[in-house]
Amino acid sequence: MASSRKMVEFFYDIVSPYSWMAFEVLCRYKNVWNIDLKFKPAYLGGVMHGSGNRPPGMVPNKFHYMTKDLERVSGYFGVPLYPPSDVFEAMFEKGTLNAMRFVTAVAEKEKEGDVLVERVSRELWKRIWSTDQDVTQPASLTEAGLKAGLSANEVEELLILSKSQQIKDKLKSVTQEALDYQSFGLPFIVCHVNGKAEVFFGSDRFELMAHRIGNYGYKPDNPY
Ligand SMILES: N[C@@H](CCC(=O)N[C@@H](CS)C(=O)NCC(=O)O)C(=O)O
Repeated sequence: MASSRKMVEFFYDIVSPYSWMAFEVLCRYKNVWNIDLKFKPAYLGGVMHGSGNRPPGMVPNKFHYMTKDLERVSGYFGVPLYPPSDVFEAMFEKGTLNAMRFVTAVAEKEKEGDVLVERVSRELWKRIWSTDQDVTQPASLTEAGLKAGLSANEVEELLILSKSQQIKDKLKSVTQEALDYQSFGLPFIVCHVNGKAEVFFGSDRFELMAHRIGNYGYKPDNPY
């Protein structure tokens, strides 16, 4: 008998604080909603470029709104989000290309299963969006990997893999997949319902998403 589990693809970049919110909600709810959740590490810079969009943080009024809004959503979702001391430097100058290549390498290495991708992504989000720590240097990625439960040897191997053409191409192709679904930002969630892909942008569409995938009863809870 064909499985009734719906497949949900989650496109994200750890540069995006709203993606962190959506990630935690999906991790909490994947069993409640009985979904087959697929992590799709992507690159927000590429999504912006490919869609002709520009980061909302570049528009001063949006930046002001987002700063206040993120404080609210952090409390609402129960995720300990504290913006880095220099948001522009962290998001736009330093960026997350190396970090997302590292996550892509973890995903490639893990293949079936996604426990490590989940843990490594969370550790990286905590660094950039909670404890104001670097995510660009090999030592930073190593620390996140070790905290996520990888061994020192595994991290070393993944750091090498993350610099390979194979991984660079993989991150590009996943970013392109999001663009093919007409993404213009992240988080971008693609629900496969009755053979059709239905897309949602943001961490504020879960009631609607739960309604469309036929699972009711969404309310955020707090594991922290
Ligand atoms: N309303 C959404 C906002 C999500 C959002 O602003 N995402 C940013 C990255 S953190 C983005 O890609 N924005 C593109 C846009 O707003 O056009 C939410 O609450 O999650």
